[in-house]
Amino acid sequence: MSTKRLDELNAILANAECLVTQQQLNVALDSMAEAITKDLQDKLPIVVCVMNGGLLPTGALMQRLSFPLEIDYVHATRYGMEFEGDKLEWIKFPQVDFEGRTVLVVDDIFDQGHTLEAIIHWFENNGAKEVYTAAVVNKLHDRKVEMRPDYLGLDVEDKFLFGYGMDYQGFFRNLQGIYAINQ
Ligand SMILES: O=P(O)(O)OC[C@H]1O[C@H](OP(=O)(O)OP(=O)(O)O)[C@H](O)[C@@H]1O
Ligand code: HPA
Repeated sequence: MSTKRLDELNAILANAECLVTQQQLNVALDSMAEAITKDLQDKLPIVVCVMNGGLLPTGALMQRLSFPLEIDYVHATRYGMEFEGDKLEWIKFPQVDFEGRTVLVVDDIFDQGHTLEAIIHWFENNGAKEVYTAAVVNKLHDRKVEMRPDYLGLDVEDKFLFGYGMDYQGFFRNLQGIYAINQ
């Protein structure tokens, strides 16, 4: 990839506004983990990471949960490399047998909610006993589906975000903070 691309990406980050710091993320994750522990510690849940965005949040929550659980992942995407889209494409289904089990689905962001809603329905229709959902960020706007995740970290304004799981054109999922693009 060209140095022009690297320069462009570095400029995006340099000009971006940090909306959520690492410290704020840690506080939110601590309280999500506390609520999850209270509800699920006796249920032997399967924690399902929604790739790719759920990778960092799932890892961070796992570090804070100390009761017996299993881990799996699904890969389902609405957006691909685009900013908009309403079709959920399944790339990978779970492997652990979740028949009759409690499932906790973890994602980075609850934006319009189509992704988590479709994943909940899929698990319910395929035999899960109950399905909980968690997302670190709740984007504030009125274009949402009706359901709400059981565990939400932080409300964030209605801007295109990147960092902590969320990508800008495939990059920056690795950042330990959440940023909005300043055009
Ligand atoms: O609430 P929604 O409006 O459905 O949007 C949220 C979803 O969008 C992003 O995933 P994306 O489909 O971009 O795939 P990715 O995780 O690989 O980035 C994000 O990780 C959530 O899964
Ligand atoms: N940024 C990155 N990915 C996303 C967003 C966002 O604001 N909303 C849904 N997926």
